This record gives sequence, C-alpha cells and structure tokens, in this order.
Amino acid sequence: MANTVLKLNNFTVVYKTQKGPLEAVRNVSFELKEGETLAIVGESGCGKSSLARGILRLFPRNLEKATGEIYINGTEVLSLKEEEFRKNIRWSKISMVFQGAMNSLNPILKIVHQVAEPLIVHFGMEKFSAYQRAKEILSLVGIPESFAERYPFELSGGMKQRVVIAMALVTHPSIVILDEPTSALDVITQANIMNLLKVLKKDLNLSYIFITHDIATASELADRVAVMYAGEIVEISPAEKFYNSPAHGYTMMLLNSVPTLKTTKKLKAIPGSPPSLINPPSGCRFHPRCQYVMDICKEKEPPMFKKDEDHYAKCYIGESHE
Ligand SMILES: Nc1ncnc2c1ncn2[C@@H]1O[C@H](COP(=O)(O)OP(=O)(O)OP(=O)(O)O)[C@@H](O)[C@H]1O
Repeated sequence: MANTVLKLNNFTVVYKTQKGPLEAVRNVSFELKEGETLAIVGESGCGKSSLARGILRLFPRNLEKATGEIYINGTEVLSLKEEEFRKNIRWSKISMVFQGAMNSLNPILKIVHQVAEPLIVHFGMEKFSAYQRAKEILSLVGIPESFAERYPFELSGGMKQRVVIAMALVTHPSIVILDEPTSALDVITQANIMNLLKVLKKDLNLSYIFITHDIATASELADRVAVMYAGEIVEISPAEKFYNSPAHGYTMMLLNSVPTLKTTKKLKAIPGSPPSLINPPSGCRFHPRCQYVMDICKEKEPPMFKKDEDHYAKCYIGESHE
C-alpha cells in the first residue's frame, strides 16, 4: 500500500465579506497516496481554488480563519509558523500550477529567469546554478535550450503552459496541485499537456491534485475523483465508480449534463445556480437543485455515507433514514 503524502482533516476556509463570513471550503477531508492523482471537480465558485491555495497556505488578506489539519508526509503543517512553512514545505514539498498562470508570465523577463526565480528567491540559490537547473527542467517539459533565452511573447500557448509547469517543478516538489492546467488551450494542445503531465508524474514519481470543472479531462488523469459542491466534498470514489455508479444526486446530474463519446443520451442542464456560501441552504446544500430531493434532504445535513468500497457520498439516496 502506497504512503499517504497528503491528508486533510476537516479543512475549513472562511473569508470576511461585507455581508458576513463566507465559508469557501467546509470540513474537507481526504487522503492522497504517493503516485496518485486525485481530481477535484465541480462548478465554478464551489471552492476548488480556495481549497488548492489553502493547502499551500496562500490566503487572501480577507481571510477570517483556516481551521482543521493538513498533514504532508505525516507532519501537520497548518499550525506551522509561516517562516517554517515557507522554508520547508511550500514549493519544496508541495507546489502548484496556478489557474491562468501562463497569462501572467512577466513579459519583460526571459523564460529561464522566470523558471529560476523561485530557486533564487526562496532558496537563496546562486544565479548560475539556478539557471542550470531551470534549463534542465525546461528541457524535461519539452522546451528546447534555445528557447530558454526567449521572452513569453515569443512562445505559443502550449509552450507557455510548459514553462508554468516547469516553474512548479523546479524546486523538486513531490506533490503538485494543478488548477485547471489545460483550460484556455485548444484541444490538441490540451492533449499534449495532459500527456506531458502523465510522463512527468511517472518519471518524477509525483502525486497530483488535479482541479478541473471539466469531468471529461478529469477522466484522463484521475485515479480517484472528489466532487465539490458549495465548499464541501460531497462524493469521493475511484474514478471508474465516479463515472459508472455515481452516488450523490449532484454527481448524477453533473454526469447527465455533459456529452460523452459512448452514449447518445439527451443532455440535461442542472437547473438553478450554486448557492450563496454566506447563507447556504439548510440540510443538503444541493437540495434546492436536486431532482431526487426528499423531505429529509431539506431538514437534516446528510453525513458522509459509505456507499461501497472506497466510495463515500453525502447523500440520502439509497439510504434508509426513517
Ligand atoms: N478573497 C475572497 N473573498 C471573498 N470571497 C471569495 C474570495 N475568494 C473567493 N471567494 C468566494 O469563495 C467561493 C469559492 O471561490 P473559488 O474561487 O475558490 O471557487 P472555484 O470553484 O475555484 O471557482 P472558479 O473555478 O471560478 O475559480 C466563491 O463564492 C467566491 O466568490
């Protein structure tokens, strides 16, 4: 059995807003094993990025509180002093490819410098060695040495995304969070980047958290899938169970709302929109939109039921609850 490299226990992130506290991430718990890819899927605004940035302790200024526990290789890191977290954990043990990062590369700095920068800034590495390491990692992600001295505007979208991946890997992390790493790319480039991520994972023995709103993309990389809704993980299971035997009303409706190559079924959009995270609905947070809603769903928050081996869902469907 592979080691657990990352473990979250009831991780909760609350922001201060003018209308009151907003719980962007609520009691999230999961484990990530060495070499595993856990996809986190859900609609825009369900808290995926807040979860990802929260794991790296990159909180916005209006953070009200972040509670729970985050273990990295067995060490609890949410309670570490920021200095210690920055020195020993962030970027060196766990790093992230940020959503849209390829569009925020610095236009006036050469690629090699941007990839080397974390080594110079965070780890005090001397410039020559940092550039050497940056060139090695650039070549690993498929950017030829001759491109290292170029500027971002001289690169295609796919190449810029490779640079951003190199930036996340240059510090030798073993866990990488990928936040929508292929959105904004054309389908061919998306496929190339997905292939690159698979090769890197194998060659460098990485573990991934792969965040996406696109369940078709998730299927390509994921060993397990966690479904997020209104700040919570509502279902978590091995990938094949997610696709073949979803157990939460939201997951069922999500799967019915996207086209697949295998079936010609009629697509059904999920009615309504995700709820306010300042005043979420009572009971199950999905109940106002759920086509399978029962009385109990409106009144009582469902616990995380074990539906099957390694398969959990916060949903009363199929449960006796009288
Ligand atoms: N700094 C902040 N202050 C207040 N609310 C915030 C802040 N950042 C995010 N939110 C809110 O927290 C909730 C979760 O947002 P988050 O960006 O984490 O979701 P997401 O699933 O990643 O969405 P997307 O895919 O669109 O990025 C949303 O309601 C969002 O409006």
